[in-house]
Amino acid sequence: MAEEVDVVVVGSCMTDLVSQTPRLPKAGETIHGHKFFIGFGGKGANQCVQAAHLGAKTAMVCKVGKDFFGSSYIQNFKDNSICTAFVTQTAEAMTGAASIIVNDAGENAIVIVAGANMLLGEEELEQARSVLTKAKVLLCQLEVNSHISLQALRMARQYNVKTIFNPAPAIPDLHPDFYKESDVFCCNESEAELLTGARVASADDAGSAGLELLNRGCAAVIITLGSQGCVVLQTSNPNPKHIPTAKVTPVDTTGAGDSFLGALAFYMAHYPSLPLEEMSRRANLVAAVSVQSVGTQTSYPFKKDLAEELFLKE
Ligand SMILES: Nc1ncnc2c1ncn2[C@@H]1O[C@H](COP(=O)(O)OP(=O)(O)OP(=O)(O)O)[C@@H](O)[C@H]1O
Repeated sequence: MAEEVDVVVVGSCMTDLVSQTPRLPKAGETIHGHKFFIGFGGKGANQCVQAAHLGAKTAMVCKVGKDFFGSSYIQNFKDNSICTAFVTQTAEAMTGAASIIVNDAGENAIVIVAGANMLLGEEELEQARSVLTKAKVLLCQLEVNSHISLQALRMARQYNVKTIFNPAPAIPDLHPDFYKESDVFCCNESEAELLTGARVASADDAGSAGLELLNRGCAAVIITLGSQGCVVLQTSNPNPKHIPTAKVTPVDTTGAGDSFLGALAFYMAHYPSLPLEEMSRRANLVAAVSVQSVGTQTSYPFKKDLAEELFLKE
C-alpha cells in the first residue's frame, strides 16, 4: 500500500453543519431556518479529495473523533478512494466541526471547533513515515498544529518528496522554516497580504508579494487570485508570471483554493516534468470547474469531467 501512494496530505477534516436561514440570529434568539445539510470539509481533506478525483493515489494523515462524524468522514475518504490507514480516531475530542449559518443574502456566521485535528501528533506522523517518505508529493496546511505540518514537510524533504505548503489559515508569525521546506508555497491574496504586510489587490501586487515570499527561501511561490487565476514565481525564474483562468459564471467559490491545490499536487505527482506555469494553468482550469457548482468536495471535478488536454503529457 505505502509504495503505491502518489500524494500524501497531512492535514484537517471538518464536518460542516450548515443551516440556511432568512437572517442571522441575534444573541439569545432562536429562529427557524429553511434548510439544513451536512458537508465534508477541512482544507486538508478537501485538497486530498480533489487530487483523488483527478486520479492520484492518495493517503490522508489526520485525526477525527471516535464519534458519528469521525466514522462518516472515514467512509467519505473510502468513497473517494483515499487510503485511510493513517486516519486515527480519538476519544479525547470530537471530530472538527464548522457550524455555519447562511442567510438569504448569502452572508454567513461560522464557528469552527478544530477538535480532534489539534490532537494530530508526532506519533501519528511516525506511523505514517513509510508512506510519507515514499510519496511523490506531500501537501500541508495550517489547520492542524503548525509544528506537525512543519515536521511533516521536513520529513518529506529529507527523502526528496516534493512539498507543497498552503499557509492557510494564515498566521502572522509563521516559522521561517516553512519557506525553506516548501518546494511550492501556495497561498491566496489575503494570506499573502498577512504574510508580507503589503496590499495584494492585483496581479502586479501579487508579483511583488510573491517575490518577497520567494526571498524567504521557498523554491517557488504561487499566489491564487480568484477569477484572475494566479501568479507564479520560481527561484529559477523569479519574474512573476500571471496565469489567467477560464472566464466562467461562478455559482459557489467555496473551496476553490483547495481544488487548485489538490489539482497542483496531482500534476506534480503525475506530470513532474511539466513546467510549474503549465501545472498552474491546468490547476486554474480544474478550480474554475469547481466554482460552477455548489458545495465544496461535491463540486470537485473528476478526470472524466475534464478536457483531455488537461491530461496530456506535455
Ligand atoms: N470566479 C472564478 N472564476 C474562475 N476561476 C476561479 C474563480 N474563483 C476562483 N477560481 C479558481 O480557483 C483558484 C483559487 O481561488 P481563490 O484565489 O479565490 O482561492 P481561495 O481564496 O483560497 O478560495 P476559497 O477560500 O474560496 O477556497 C483561482 O486561482 C482560480 O483558478
